[in-house]
Amino acid sequence: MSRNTRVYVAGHRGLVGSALCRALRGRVELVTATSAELDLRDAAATAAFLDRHRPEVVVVAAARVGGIGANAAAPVDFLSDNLRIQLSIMDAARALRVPRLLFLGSSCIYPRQARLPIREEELMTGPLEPTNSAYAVAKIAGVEQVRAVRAQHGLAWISAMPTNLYGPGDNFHPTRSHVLPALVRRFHEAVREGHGEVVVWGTGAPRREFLHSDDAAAALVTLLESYDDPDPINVGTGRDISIAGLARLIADASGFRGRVRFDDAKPDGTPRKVLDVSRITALGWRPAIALREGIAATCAWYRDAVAADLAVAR
Ligand SMILES: NC(=O)C1=CN([C@@H]2O[C@H](COP(=O)(O)OP(=O)(O)OC[C@H]3O[C@@H](n4cnc5c(N)ncnc54)[C@H](OP(=O)(O)O)[C@@H]3O)[C@@H](O)[C@H]2O)C=CC1
Ligand SMILES: C[C@H]1O[C@H](OP(=O)(O)OP(=O)(O)OC[C@H]2O[C@@H](n3cnc4c(=O)[nH]c(N)nc43)[C@H](O)[C@@H]2O)[C@@H](O)[C@@H](O)C1=O
Repeated sequence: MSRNTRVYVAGHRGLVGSALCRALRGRVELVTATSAELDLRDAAATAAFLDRHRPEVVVVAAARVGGIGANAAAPVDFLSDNLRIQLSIMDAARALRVPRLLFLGSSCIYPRQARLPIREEELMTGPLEPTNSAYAVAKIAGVEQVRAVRAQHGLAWISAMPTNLYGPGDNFHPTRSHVLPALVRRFHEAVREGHGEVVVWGTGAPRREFLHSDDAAAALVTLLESYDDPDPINVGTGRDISIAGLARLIADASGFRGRVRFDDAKPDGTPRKVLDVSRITALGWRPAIALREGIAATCAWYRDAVAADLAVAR
């Protein structure tokens, strides 16, 4: 990629899209549109947009995204919106023979009982995690569309499987967010309002892997520059932590000194998710932001965003 390369980052205001724009700004010609300017579920409008801008690279970082609560509340929306968004973009890009496209799957689309750490070969080898199976099926369709376009049209499209991501510009909605931003918000509000207790969903026993969005963006740039294979490639740290341990880290970073109560009436989801990242580290990428450091920076970003009355929830 060079300064004259037109790169369309679909979803440029999101957690991943905004981090990727930070990483690429000044290095390429960025093409962007908000969902108000271009609803990517509209195939005709999407085709007209790509025809007008003729990007050489497309990154599909636009999607309906949310945590375990959001997926349980609206599975049809997660299936339908994500199928429509990715089909609109990839059908239009294929018709224009866009040479390079990066589709984003997710670690949560691996089978619930995948062998750990999860290798890319585990995809579609067993039953999905029920709490996000509709979303996962949409994502699997996207991964397969990339594979099919490579085989049928010979375009150098690729797909990545990021682990749980966090960082500035995340969705901090109280119930539709992922665990890390949800707890950053909840502990921040408990300190601000003097609450003595914070509720964490589930048992606290599940384990998750967390990668900062700036590290994820660097990984996506590495993939755009040096990965050309039909198989999806994992993007993660290879290290996991329990939800209870994560809550302690966020409580410490927020200055919360009260009690943490686990609400086991809420679902735990997949018992453990941690990726095998040997393929992407073989390309020379490694995560640089330690979880404790990333949480402290995210808490500071959230405090500043709330103080500046910025929108922090989607
Ligand atoms: N967050 C995570 O932990 C992980 C995310 N991923 C994947 O990474 C990608 C990005 O996720 P993330 O950055 O967290 O998501 P966010 O929710 O932070 O951002 C999603 C973006 O998609 C855009 N968007 C949503 N619907 C539409 C639509 N109908 N038309 C146009 N734009 C739309 C939004 O645009 P606008 O702001 O203009 O409304 C928003 O900027 C997704 O594919 C997700 O599955 C994969 C693994 C983990
Ligand atoms: C990222 C990837 O993976 C996502 O799945 P997930 O990892 O299960 O998502 P999650 O972050 O919502 O939950 C992680 C764990 O954390 C616990 N938990 C505690 N307290 C809160 C809480 O307050 N909110 C949430 N959301 N979870 C909580 C929660 O009970 C669960 O045990 C997909 O939705 C999908 O989006 C996807 O692509």
